[in-house]
Amino acid sequence: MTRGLPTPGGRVAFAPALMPSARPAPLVHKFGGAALADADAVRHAASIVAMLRTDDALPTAVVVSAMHGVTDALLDASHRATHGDATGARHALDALRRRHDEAARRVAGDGGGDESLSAVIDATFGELAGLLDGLAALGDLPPSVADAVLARGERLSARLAVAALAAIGVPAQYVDECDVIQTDGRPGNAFPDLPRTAAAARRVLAPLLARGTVAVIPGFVGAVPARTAAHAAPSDAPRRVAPVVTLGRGGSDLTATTLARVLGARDVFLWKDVRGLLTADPRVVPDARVIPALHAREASELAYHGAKVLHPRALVPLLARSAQRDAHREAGVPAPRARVTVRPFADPTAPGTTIVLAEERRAPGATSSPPRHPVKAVSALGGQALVTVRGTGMAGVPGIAARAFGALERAGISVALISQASSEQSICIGVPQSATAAVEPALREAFAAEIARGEIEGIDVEPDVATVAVVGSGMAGVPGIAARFFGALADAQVNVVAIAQGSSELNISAVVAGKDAAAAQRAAHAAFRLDRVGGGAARAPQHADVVLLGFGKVGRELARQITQRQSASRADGTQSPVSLVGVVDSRGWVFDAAGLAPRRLASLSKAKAEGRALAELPGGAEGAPDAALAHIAAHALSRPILVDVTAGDTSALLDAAVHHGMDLVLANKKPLAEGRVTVDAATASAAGLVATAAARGRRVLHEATVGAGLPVIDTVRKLQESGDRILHIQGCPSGTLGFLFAELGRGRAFSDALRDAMARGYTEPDPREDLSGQDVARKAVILARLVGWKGTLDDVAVESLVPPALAALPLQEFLAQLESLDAPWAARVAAAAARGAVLRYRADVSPKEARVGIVEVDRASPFASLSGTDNQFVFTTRRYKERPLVITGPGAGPEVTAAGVLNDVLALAGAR
Ligand SMILES: NC(=O)C1=CN([C@@H]2O[C@H](COP(=O)(O)OP(=O)(O)OC[C@H]3O[C@@H](n4cnc5c(N)ncnc54)[C@H](OP(=O)(O)O)[C@@H]3O)[C@@H](O)[C@H]2O)C=CC1
Ligand SMILES: N[C@@H](CC=O)C(=O)O
Repeated sequence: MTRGLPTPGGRVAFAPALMPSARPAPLVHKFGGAALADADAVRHAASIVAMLRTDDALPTAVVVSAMHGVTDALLDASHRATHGDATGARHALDALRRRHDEAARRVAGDGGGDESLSAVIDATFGELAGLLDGLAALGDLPPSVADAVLARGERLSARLAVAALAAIGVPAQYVDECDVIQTDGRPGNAFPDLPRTAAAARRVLAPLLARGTVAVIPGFVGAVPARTAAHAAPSDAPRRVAPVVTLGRGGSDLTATTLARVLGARDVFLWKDVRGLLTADPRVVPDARVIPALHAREASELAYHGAKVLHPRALVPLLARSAQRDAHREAGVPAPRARVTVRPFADPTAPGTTIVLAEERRAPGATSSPPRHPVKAVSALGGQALVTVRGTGMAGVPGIAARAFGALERAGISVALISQASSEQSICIGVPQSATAAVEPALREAFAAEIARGEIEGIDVEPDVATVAVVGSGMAGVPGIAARFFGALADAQVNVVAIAQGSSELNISAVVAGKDAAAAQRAAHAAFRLDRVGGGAARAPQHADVVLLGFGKVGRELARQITQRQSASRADGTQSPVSLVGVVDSRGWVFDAAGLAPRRLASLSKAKAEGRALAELPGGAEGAPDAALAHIAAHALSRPILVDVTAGDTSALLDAAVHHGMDLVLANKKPLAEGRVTVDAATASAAGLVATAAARGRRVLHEATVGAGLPVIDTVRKLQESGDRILHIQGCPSGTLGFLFAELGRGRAFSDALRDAMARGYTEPDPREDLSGQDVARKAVILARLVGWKGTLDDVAVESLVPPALAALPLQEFLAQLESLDAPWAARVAAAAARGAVLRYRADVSPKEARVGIVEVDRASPFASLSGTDNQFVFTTRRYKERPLVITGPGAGPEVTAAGVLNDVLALAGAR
């Protein structure tokens, strides 16, 4: 997976104050919690460090976050302890302990457990238990104590990282963060003090790095200045509170950039669970692309503005302010020169996003052509409220804005956006929605006198708004950017409530109703052609990552066909458009973000066909499908597609997949035909899966749900897109029932023919789904809705071939009684033959009806000539009225069904 890994560029002299000048520039890695999910992930992180340490002398520092979810779990345990839930707190701690023990056992590898690691884990959980006891006694969670608790998460994962590096022969040493990162001491939101950190790094890190030892440092945490430390813990705080502070959530990024600055590093790699910084949130804008390179100020804007990939203050240590330069130089802090690369942990060969320090802004009045992408990204900050203070008496009065912001500061409300009309008769302030209740009273109190005098006429709060911003340093001095942005919003019917643009011209923000935020982002993304960022093609892999929900007959055949498609691409020297990364069954999953190799897939298919569960197979994980989906979605996937080849009601899973940003392909009819009513009774507008997906910019294709591999839905769409109107579709859409009736007509026994259909994979997992007419009814509902019918499955009368007495039996008992159906069906077929007819199971759909049932058709009719699993669909349309359009062909069986599914997958893979 790590073959061909790009190497760090800088081979320049290390900062003279720290290392002899012959040494290469140091490298800093930071692994986030999402990247450190378990022992495998920690080992993978270690292998990345080893791979990029192209020579043993390359000075390398590694910063780690706590393992995935550990910070939240520690916080939860602290709250429980504080609120008197000692048992809950202990259980939470026990679970964390087990997780770390297990990870420690596994990272140590074949050599068995590492005793010193076990001792550290023991001691840490002992300290944590003591801290929680203290919190329980205190009944309060002072920020300084919260910091002390949370710090343990990073420390533990740093110890694991050291063990993982040691296990692969990389010399590594744990370095306590307090020995290096010196801060201003603000609990919960501290900022590193660069001069003191540089001095500490010279003392503690330089000798280590000079020896070729990788220094592993817990992120997110730093030391309290000696002066503050004396006051850090309240006198009644629990014992053993270490004087540490945290740098704010996601603060490990800040630890990494701080170290990069003080070490004079050339490269900082932030290994994340995303492909890089994207042009938009891919869950909202399917066309989002990885931005190959952007300036640190642009990246900072994005970080502040809702793109949660970077800690908002992460780039501050690298952005030298001229006022600080001399002081820093005197204090031995090297000039900033590191470039930051955000790379996907799951795919270390991907280039990710490089954040550079060199300005690429145009000089004012420049006449050269404007940059190709003056705007690099669109971002949105939801969950906001817009507060407007308005009044004609505000004009020309100094201090109104200052008092408004002072009031908000006193109420602890952070302001996200400010806009003031030049008439000075209103000030709009964007605040978090959660602050809505506090904001109005705070402002009313501040302006009580002006309100009483009528100078301020109103304080209005508009809840549920979002700030959508376009960001890019290239827009400075380029006319027409705002026009393009607001024109796009207007075209998308999005009303703009307020506007803000700083004079830096790095960001134009528009406040819109929360419900319009997604449409606004898509419109702006399209207007600035951000799908072409990276030179017309995404720098991220162009392929789509496919996950199969269901690994039965159709799923396994689909896996085979995908593998075949990949070999064809390899043979003609092109990149395969799809990669199969995960397979899920009812009890577990197998997943590899880098793609499941053909040989591995073949062996999984073989074992699965022999009745084994995926969870039991090599690399398999046990868990319910929703856990599988959550696990898979937490990885940095490329344009993920979930393929539903199960036979159950998977509506909730598919909803979750859409929320995780996945497109969907279905062979499973149930989520479309039942599960939920797909037409909103009140508005008669489409609701349900397809509409939910569309609202999030996701696509749902499901050709196989009607004619397996036949182009039935495709034909419906093409007729409709070309302006034709479908009046009526008559069809025999069941492969199983077609096969059965054709075989009965040739004198074969019912039981024998049905068993044959099952063996050939034509039937549903329970063949009574076919025999009952339900499967045909679902197809009819799906098809009828496409032509405008508004009914539900309950409106379709079905005629069943299964006698009521056999309908509810367990499957095996039903199959054991199949022979009882032979004689009645032989008689019914013979009676029809006597009338010159044959039996067929037919569906009739139109905008007004959906009907299915057994019919006798004349032996001379085209339906009578169907054989095998042949389906037939006869379209009567405005254009094809005298001579209807007919589609005929095999309509069941894993091979044709998988082919229909693969076509949909390829259409989605090629469509974005
Ligand atoms: N066969 C055909 O000709 C056609 C089939 N279809 C549709 O294709 C679908 C698959 O059919 P087929 O392959 O024959 O069915 P199978 O019974 O062979 O396979 C179903 C698979 O889905 C898994 N599964 C069931 N529920 C879930 C769940 N909630 N989450 C994850 N996996 C789950 C099963 O797991 P486990 O192995 O653990 O039981 C199994 O691997 C059906 O919906 C069918 O209607 C559509 C057109 C034609
Ligand atoms: N069981 C179904 C398979 C395709 O949907 C059929 O027989 O048609």
